[in-house]
Amino acid sequence: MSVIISPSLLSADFLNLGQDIDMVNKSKADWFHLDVMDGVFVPNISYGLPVISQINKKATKPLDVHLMIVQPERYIEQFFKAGADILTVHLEACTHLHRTLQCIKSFGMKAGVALNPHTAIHNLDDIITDIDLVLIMSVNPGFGGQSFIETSLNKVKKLKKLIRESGSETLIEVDGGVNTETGQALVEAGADALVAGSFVFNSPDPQETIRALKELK
Ligand SMILES: O=C(CO)[C@@H](O)[C@H](O)COP(=O)(O)O
Ligand SMILES: [Co+2]
Repeated sequence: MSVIISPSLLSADFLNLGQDIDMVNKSKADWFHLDVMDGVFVPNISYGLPVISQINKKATKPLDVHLMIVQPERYIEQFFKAGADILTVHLEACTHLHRTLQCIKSFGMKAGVALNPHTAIHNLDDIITDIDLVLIMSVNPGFGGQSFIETSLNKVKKLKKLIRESGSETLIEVDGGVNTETGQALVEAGADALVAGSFVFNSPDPQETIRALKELK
C-alpha cells in the first residue's frame, strides 16, 4: 500500500482557503489534516468547529482532525457533526483515554492517539488494540514550519514492533517537519501516513510536492 499523505491546512493561505482546498482535492493527497489548538494544551490558537464545518462542505477527502486541546472528550460529538472522519486526541490531554476512544468510535469515527515528542511508546502497551491510528509528533505541537526531531524515527520503529506483536491494524501517522528527505526515512521506519504543512504549502508547486511525497517507498 502506498503512503497516505495528509496535507496540513495550518500552512494554507487563509485568505484563499477555498483555492487551497480545491488544490488538495485535485492532488494525490489522501486526507485533509486539520490542526485544532486551544492556547492551553499548546501555546497557540488556530481554528475550530465553524471553520471545519465550512471546510467539510468543500473537501472531497476524509478530514483527519488533530485536537491539541485539553479535555478533548468535551467536544467529540461536535467534531463529529462538523465532519471529522478521524479524530485524534493527545494522550497527555486525556485522563480516561480508553473511555474517550470508545466515545469517538461510537460516532463511527476512527480514533487516533497523538504522542508528544517526550511521550514514550510503552504508554500505549495496554491500549494499542483499541487505537485506529497513532500520531507520532516529530516536533513539539503548536506551530508549523519547525525542524524534524530525529529521535522520532526510533519511536516509529518501536511502535511498528508493538503493533505487529499485538496483532492490531493500527496505522502510524507522523506529523512535523516532514519533507521528502525525512518522509523517506519515516516510510522506511514503518510510517503509514505523513502529515506535511509548510513543505507543501510553501512550495512553488504544491500539487507536485504532494505527488513527490506520495511516491515515497
Ligand atoms: O500539528 C501540527 C503542529 O502542531 C502540524 O500538523 C503542523 O501543521 C505541521 O506543520 P509542518 O511541520 O509540516 O510545517
Ligand atoms: Co497536526
